[in-house]
Amino acid sequence: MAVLNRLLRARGTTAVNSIRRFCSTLKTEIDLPAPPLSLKKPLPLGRGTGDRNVQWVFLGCPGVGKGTYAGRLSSLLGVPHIATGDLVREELASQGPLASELAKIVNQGQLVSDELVIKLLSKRLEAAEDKGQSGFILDGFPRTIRQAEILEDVTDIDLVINLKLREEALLAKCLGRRICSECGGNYNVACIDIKGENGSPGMYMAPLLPPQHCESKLITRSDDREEVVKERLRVYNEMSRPLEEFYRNRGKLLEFELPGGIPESWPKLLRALNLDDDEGKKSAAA
Ligand SMILES: Nc1ncnc2c1ncn2[C@@H]1O[C@H](COP(=O)(O)OP(=O)(O)O)[C@@H](O)[C@H]1O
Repeated sequence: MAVLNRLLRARGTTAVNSIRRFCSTLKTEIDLPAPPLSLKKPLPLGRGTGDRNVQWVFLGCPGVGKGTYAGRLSSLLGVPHIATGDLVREELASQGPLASELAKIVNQGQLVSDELVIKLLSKRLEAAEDKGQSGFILDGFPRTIRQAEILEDVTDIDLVINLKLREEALLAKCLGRRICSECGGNYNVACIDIKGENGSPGMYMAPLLPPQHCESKLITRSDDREEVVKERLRVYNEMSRPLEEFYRNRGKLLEFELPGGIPESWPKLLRALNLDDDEGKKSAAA
C-alpha cells in the first residue's frame, strides 16, 4: 500500500508507473486502448471470448438506486459489483483500528479519505482477481475528481452510467431503506407517489417490502438519518457532481433518468444499454 500512498502524494510519472505495476496484479489491462464507445452500441464491449469484461461505473446521488441497478447488471453480465460504501461499512463492522474514526466520518455524512477508499478498493479488486473474476461495476467510486484521475491512471473505464431521480424522491428513498441483519437483503419501505402538476408528470415508486422471514430483522443504516442524508446530498453536489463533466468530456457518460420504480426503470435501462434483446439473461437477473 506504500505505492498507493506515494501515488496519492504526488501523481508524477514514477508514481503512476508504480501504481500500474501494482495494478497489473489486478490484471486490469492498463495498456489496452479503450474500446470505442458508442452509447447506441455500448455492448458487447469487451464481452467476447479472450477479451476483457465490462468496466463500468455508476454515478448518482445517495438514494438514487445505484446499488439496485448495479447489482442487477452485475448478475446479468457476470461481473463483480463493487460498492465502496459496502467496503467502508465492512471495515466499520470489523472493529479494526480505523473503525471509530470511520464511524464519525460516515455518520456525519462526509467522505472518507481517498487513501483509505483506494486501499479498500484495491484489496477488493485483488480478491476478485484471486477468484478469477474479471471486469467490474463500480458503485460509489469514484466520488471525487482526484479518485477519478487515479482510476484513469490505472485502467480504462468503458462506460459511466449517471442515474438520476427527482430530487423530492431521494430523501424519502434513503429514509425508507432497510437491510435484513441476517441475510443482508436490501428493502425499501417508502412509497413514493408524486402527483403530476403544472405539466410535470407524476411518479410512483412502490415500496420494496421484505419477505416475512426478514421482517423482524430489519435494520436502518446509521447514516440514513434525515440530517445526515441532507449533508450527504450536499457533499454529493459539491464533490461528486463535477464527475459528470469529467466523464462527459471523455465521451463516456450515459445519462439515465429513472422513470419510476424497478418495474418501469429496469427494462428502460436495459434498452439504453442495448441489453434488452438478451431475454434469457434479463430473466436470470430479475
Ligand atoms: N469513493 C468514496 N470516497 C469517499 N468516501 C466514500 C466512498 N464510497 C463510500 N464512502 C463513504 O461511505 C459512505 C456510504 O457510501 P454509500 O453506501 O455509497 O452511500 P450513498 O448511499 O450516499 O451513495 C459515504 O457517505 C462515505 O462516507
